Amino acid sequence: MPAADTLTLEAPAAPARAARPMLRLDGVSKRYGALTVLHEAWLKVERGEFVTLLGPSGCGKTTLLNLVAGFARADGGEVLLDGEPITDRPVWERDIGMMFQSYALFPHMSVARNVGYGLRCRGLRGRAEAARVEESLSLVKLAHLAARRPAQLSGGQQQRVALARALAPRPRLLLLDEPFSALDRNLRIAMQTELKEIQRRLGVTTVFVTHDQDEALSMSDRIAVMSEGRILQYDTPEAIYRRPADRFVAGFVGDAAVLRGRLLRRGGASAVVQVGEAALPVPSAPLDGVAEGAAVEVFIRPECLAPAREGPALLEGRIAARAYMGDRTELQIETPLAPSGRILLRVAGGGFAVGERLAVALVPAADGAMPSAFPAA
Ligand SMILES: Nc1ncnc2c1ncn2[C@@H]1O[C@H](COP(=O)(O)OP(=O)(O)OP(=O)(O)O)[C@@H](O)[C@H]1O
Repeated sequence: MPAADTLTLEAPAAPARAARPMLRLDGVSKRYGALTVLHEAWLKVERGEFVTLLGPSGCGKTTLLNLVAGFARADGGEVLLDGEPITDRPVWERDIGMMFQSYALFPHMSVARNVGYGLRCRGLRGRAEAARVEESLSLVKLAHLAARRPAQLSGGQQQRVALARALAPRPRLLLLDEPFSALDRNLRIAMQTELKEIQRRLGVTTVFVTHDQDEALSMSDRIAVMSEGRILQYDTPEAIYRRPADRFVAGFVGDAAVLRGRLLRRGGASAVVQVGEAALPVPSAPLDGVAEGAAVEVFIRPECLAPAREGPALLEGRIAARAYMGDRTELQIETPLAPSGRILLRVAGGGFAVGERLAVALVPAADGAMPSAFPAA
């Protein structure tokens, strides 16, 4: 067993899925004046899970995080940490670590003092504090910079210090609000990998906020997609991408060709929609309540479309634009079937020229997932 004042670097062996989630939001809402910015949010985050709140600017992600952290008061509902209601507890009694987009390090303190700050607030001092600071800095590979001031560090190093500071008190929950958005792309990807490794090693339950879908898809166990103060879908990255429950989710997460269609028939879990001359199976749930014959919009992921070599084409159109991306070329194909007048087609390698006509076929997804259809906007 590690001593009480050292960090437990490995996740507990075979962490049994406890019946009680580490974080639970039961119908939590928030208003600012007449404006409701969070509508009855329900969410369960299991022990050790990495959950991301994903949505566009202003959808309420930070508000939700602040309600969990205690920086804002809910107008309704209950926040429970490890089964205990904490809705009315002050920030310092919540046992939650937080990391922000702006590193929020104290400029006049050394790196070590910054990391030790939360420990001193909890009464850990002297050798115990020093040992925990060193372990936390080792975790983010910065033990050799303990004596520096934040201004003497790069942006990525400052973010690592902020992470070490949030983790040093061994919080029950780690909250991260767009922590990497100020970093350049390469550093952001390196930090994402590092954070995931640390999170997995420690087994710390984490709620991460981002508006970057790639970040959400690559890092999360589950994603809550938010829009206008509501959680629209809460599911695994694969399910969010492959089986979006909502038109907004389908359009916000991942690229898609959007085509006009018509609901032909519904039967059980799947329905059939007509797109041009083709009849396509789609999941029926998002079309609940839509009448047969009604207009729908069909979302097809780029990996499910290819130039038609032989057999029936889904559509045919002129190449309106071409962008060579190295490993692939992105083509914009003009078609009256698309509400925008165009669809995106990705092809491997180069080739193809603007002005050529191209027939496009539907290719089955490797995992058998169907295109998605929603009532027309
Ligand atoms: N203190 C406040 N007073 C009034 N309105 C607020 C306050 N804080 C947030 N809002 C409003 O609440 C809504 C949600 O804001 P929030 O910061 O939670 O969004 P967000 O999804 O985190 O956005 P971003 O990605 O831009 O940070 C916005 O319309 C915002 O203007």
